[in-house]
Amino acid sequence: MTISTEQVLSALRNVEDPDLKKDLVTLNMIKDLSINDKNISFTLELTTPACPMKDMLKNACTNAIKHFVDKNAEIHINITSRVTKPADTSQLNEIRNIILVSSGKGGVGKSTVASNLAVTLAADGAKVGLIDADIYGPSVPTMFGLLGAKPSARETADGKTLILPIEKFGIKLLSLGFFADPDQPVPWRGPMASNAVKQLFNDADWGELDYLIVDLPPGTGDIHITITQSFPIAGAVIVTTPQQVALADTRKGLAMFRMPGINIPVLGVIENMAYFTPEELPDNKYYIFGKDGGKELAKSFDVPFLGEIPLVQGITAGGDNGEPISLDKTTPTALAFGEIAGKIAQQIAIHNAKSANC
Ligand SMILES: Nc1ncnc2c1ncn2[C@@H]1O[C@H](COP(=O)(O)OP(=O)(O)OP(=O)(O)O)[C@@H](O)[C@H]1O
Repeated sequence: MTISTEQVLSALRNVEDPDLKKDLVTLNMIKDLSINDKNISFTLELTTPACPMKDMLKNACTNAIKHFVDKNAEIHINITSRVTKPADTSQLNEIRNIILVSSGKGGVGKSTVASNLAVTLAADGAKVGLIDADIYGPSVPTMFGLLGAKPSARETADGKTLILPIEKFGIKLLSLGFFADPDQPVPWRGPMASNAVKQLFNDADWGELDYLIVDLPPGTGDIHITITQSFPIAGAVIVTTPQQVALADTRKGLAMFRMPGINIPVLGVIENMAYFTPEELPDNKYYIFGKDGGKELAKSFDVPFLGEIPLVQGITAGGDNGEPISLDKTTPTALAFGEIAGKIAQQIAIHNAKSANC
């Protein structure tokens, strides 16, 4: 008996995306279905290349077809992705999702997290940009080995000048640090800083991006207000360390995104420098600054806990040498960032699906 398209699709209607709570056919994720005798092939189009459920969904599709259609079917599934975007991104049309990386307190590893997330998402195949909006200490130039680099510009057909982001490791980068002398005190003040940051979004040639990651200054201030009120934001990621003093400031930072007039989805909390593992005792974890503070904070605000990043010497060395640690996929830290990036991409897809249904 020949297998029909309708049989395969009705089998796949039994496979639900656990995040979006709908079946793959209704979500329009099944593309290019072709059937040749017992050979069935199709493309599964996910909402992000960083989808942590890739393998699970692929297996579920195979099982559904074997169970409902033909147990001897030969199934070939090709996986691609089309990153979704929030309902309103009218202003920066080619940028699908702006992700803010924020912390209540300085020095907790916000830039380290932003840089490694960018590297991880780009390695998964996403088109990624990174804006370093930290007016107090832009560290992206150091972390990407671009100290002293100056972006060039190009003129558009209608006479507008666009800054060209610098590309490194497949990521498009702009930092306030590219426009200031590293040896001079902070030149950015009040409205001048806000305008400079706005220019990094509006007057740069970003092209198409799946994710634009923004490394914010620590705390809550002018830059936060400017960015959150000027651009459509997919969500904010909060970085903290386990110490009580960091957690107290993080609560304020997180609460800011919930304020009326700002109201930005909080994608979750990351606990950085969560524990220490000596190289010679790789199975031991020492929670030297306290344990589970980030987890409890996430719980008290009812937002996802995205994961723990250990305290490791390689992070600082990588950052100082211009090579974020996640470039080497085999390190435990890169694996931790991989899991966190997957969860962030997953949260964004969930929020985007909700905003599309509103
Ligand atoms: N998990 C980690 N293990 C070891 N060192 C780390 C870790 N995370 C960050 N660091 C180091 O801590 C220092 C501060 O990190 P980073 O610049 O990322 O923090 P920040 O929150 O962005 O700081 P700022 O407030 O200055 O913007 C850097 O030297 C960085 O290499």
